[in-house]
Order: sequence, then structure tokens, then C-alpha cells
Amino acid sequence: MRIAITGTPGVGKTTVSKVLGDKLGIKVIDITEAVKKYKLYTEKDEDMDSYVIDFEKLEKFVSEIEEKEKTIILDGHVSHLLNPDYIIVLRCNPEIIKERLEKRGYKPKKVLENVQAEILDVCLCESKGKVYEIDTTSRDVEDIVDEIVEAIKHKKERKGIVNWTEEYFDYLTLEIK
Ligand SMILES: Nc1ncnc2c1ncn2[C@@H]1O[C@H](COP(=O)(O)OP(=O)(O)OP(=O)(O)O)[C@@H](O)[C@H]1O
Repeated sequence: MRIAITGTPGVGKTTVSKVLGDKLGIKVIDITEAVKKYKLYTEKDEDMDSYVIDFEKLEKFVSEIEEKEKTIILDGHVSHLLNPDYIIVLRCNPEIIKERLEKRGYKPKKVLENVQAEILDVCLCESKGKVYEIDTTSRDVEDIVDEIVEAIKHKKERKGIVNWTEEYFDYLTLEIK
């Protein structure tokens, strides 16, 4: 069984996944880290300072671990594309995401693309099947994890709880070359 923790970069997936994995005693696979470490990519996108994932290799990597572990948590902004049985989509105020990504030293273009992706619900829209969406803005990690545990336990489904478009529409008209 695969539980995906997805959402825009900077939303808090790794932070939440670690606590969730410890609490439930389930192995967590950090997809971004695995892609880099085991070269599960086809090329590097120098412009965006990221990797173009080789999904065939990544799927093989994930299924081998799943076979051993039975239940796994997939932490990453593409985890919802890896045939998960259950998807948690983390959401966060776009300006908080912007601050976190700037702090990491991301290029302005990369920061803006991710802020726009959050405003446009990209991860949520791409998530098919059993989906539970959580707004993490101003919430403690423990509190978020408790909600996820309850959601998994009761196979809860929820979509469409935030709408960033009105308040943050101006970000959508910006362009950085
Ligand atoms: N609930 C929270 N409250 C306050 N800060 C948080 C919370 N969740 C995460 N953070 C902080 O936000 C930053 C980004 O978190 P994290 O690395 O977990 O995001 P991510 O979604 O896994 O990012 P990426 O997809 O790029 O790996 C970290 O500095 C983390 O400490």
C-alpha cells in the first residue's frame, strides 16, 4: 500500500512525513532525495535547477521497497503520480511558501513557478483517486499529523478546501524570464 504525501515544494511534506512515519512505524521514501541519490532521472534541467524524473526507474525503485515493506509513505511533489492508494495533499499559504523557498536560496523564477503552482492547485488537480486535502497554514506539525492519522484510519476524502486565486491573483500575472 502506498500513501502519498504531496504538495507544492516548501509546503512541509518532508517535515510531516517524518513525524507521520515515526508515529505509524511506516517507512518513508523521500522521492526527491532518491531521484538524486540513485540517478532516477533522464537529465538535469539546468534552468530550473531540478531533475527530469525517469518515472520507469522510479516506479521500479518504489515497487521493490513496497514489496518488502508492504506499506510505504511516499514523500514528494510527484508522489501522487506513483499510483498511490491514498493521497494526502498538503496546502499552505502561497506567501509562506514563497518565504520558505527564498530562504532556501531558490532562483526567483523557481520561487514564482512554485508559488503559482500552489495558487493554481496543481498537485491537487493532478491527484486522482482517494484524496484528502489539508491546509497546513499556521498549524503545528503534530496537529497536522494527527489529522492525517485520522484521515487514513477512516479513509476520509476531501478536496477543494482552499482558494488562493482571489487574494493572490497578482502572482499569476507575473513573469520572470
Ligand atoms: N507546519 C509547519 N510549521 C512551520 N514550519 C514548517 C511546517 N512544516 C514545514 N515547515 C518548515 O518549512 C520548510 C519546508 O519544509 P519541508 O522541507 O518539509 O517542505 P517540503 O514540502 O518537503 O519541500 P520539498 O518538496 O522542496 O522537499 C522547512 O524549513 C520546515 O521546517
